[in-house]
Amino acid sequence: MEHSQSIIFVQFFCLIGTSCTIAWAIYAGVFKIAPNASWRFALANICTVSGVLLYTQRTDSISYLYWFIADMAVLLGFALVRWGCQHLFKQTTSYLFDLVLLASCALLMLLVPPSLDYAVYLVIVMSITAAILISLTGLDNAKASKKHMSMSNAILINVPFLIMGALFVIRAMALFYSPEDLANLSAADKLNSPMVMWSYIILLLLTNLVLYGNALTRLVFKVSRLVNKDHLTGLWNRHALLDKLDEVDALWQRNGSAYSLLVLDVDHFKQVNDTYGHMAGDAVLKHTAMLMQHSLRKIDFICRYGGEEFLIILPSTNHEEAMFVAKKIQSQINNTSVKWKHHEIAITLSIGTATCKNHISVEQLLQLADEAMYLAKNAGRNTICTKEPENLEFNSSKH
Ligand SMILES: Nc1nc2c(ncn2[C@@H]2O[C@H](COP(=O)(O)OP(=O)(O)OP(=O)(O)O)[C@@H](O)[C@H]2O)c(=O)[nH]1
Repeated sequence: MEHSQSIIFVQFFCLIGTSCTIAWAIYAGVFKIAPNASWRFALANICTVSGVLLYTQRTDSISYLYWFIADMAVLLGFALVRWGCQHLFKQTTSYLFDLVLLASCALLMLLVPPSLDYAVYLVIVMSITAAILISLTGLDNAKASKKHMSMSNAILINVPFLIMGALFVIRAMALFYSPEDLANLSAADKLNSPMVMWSYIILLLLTNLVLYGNALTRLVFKVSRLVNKDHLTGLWNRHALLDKLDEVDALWQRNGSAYSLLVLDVDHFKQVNDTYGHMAGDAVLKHTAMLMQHSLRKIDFICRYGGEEFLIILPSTNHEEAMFVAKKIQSQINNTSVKWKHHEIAITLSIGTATCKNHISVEQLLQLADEAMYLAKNAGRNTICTKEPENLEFNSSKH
């Protein structure tokens, strides 16, 4: 390749890498968007650009050292991408595994005699390490993205990582079987391989595109969570309720797996606000929400239905089981009180239950549970009532 042409390639590569570094740094520092991940992505771009610059700047006399440091810089860039993604998706970080992998790679490279005859082994070791880091990143990401989208989309968005991993494996194997292709498959022998330079540029662009895609997915997920969560208690809000109800109802229609609803209202809550202030009222709501959440299974759904009213969906739960859960929550609430300054605020709940029945819509069931809760209020509060759809009779259970 012409010298001037190679310089343009390198300049183009550095331009992309530096732009991405600046973009990630602005994300992290200015907009505070996933700062832990974004800083790592910015550093990953710096490492990769530095590595490629070192590949191209080396001179024959010190090429071995330059090459070694360049490889390690690029590999560190890949590891930083992996760590950034783990922060982005709140996964367990793999610092120890990755650092041991990088150290083993460095050790193996240092064991290779410093001569161009053996240079091919450096490229093979580097390629295998890169393939492991990139493929693991792709797999981790696909697993994490699956929570926010369909499995096929999660794999699709991370395909570039898997392709990159495969390309590094192919390069390692090709060099193993035909070491004489070293000049064409790596930037080892000055910049005489346009294919290598183009692949660097495409890989850099692809990696950053996938990372932006992942960051965006995470951002959309966070925003949708904010839309569906109640700020005070951290429970789901009414907005999230209907989707969940439809899901549980569809399951019942399909599998006959009955579900029940509980509507729970804090008794005389206005008095708490009036006596101790709104802050105390908020503390009572948080405490109640926390206690109820701890009484439920993972598959149950709890949301703040109104000011001091909560709604629980109990999938795969018949009437008797729903009464059991309601009594459990009632006794937990009755047995504790909220400490507010020097006061102990006792709480009780009025609870209404309703269990799904044929020919009853989701809205009607919600209404039944709500009416059952008002029956409990009228029955003297701190009570559990059930409203049956057919004869509108109700049973009550006073604590
Ligand atoms: N502190 C606080 N109070 C709230 C919040 N949302 C609603 N409230 C208050 O909750 C009170 C509800 O009062 P009421 O509807 O009269 O009900 P209650 O006093 O619990 O009486 P019963 O339900 O009949 O036992 C109102 O004073 C609302 O202002 C909130 O987020 N925080």
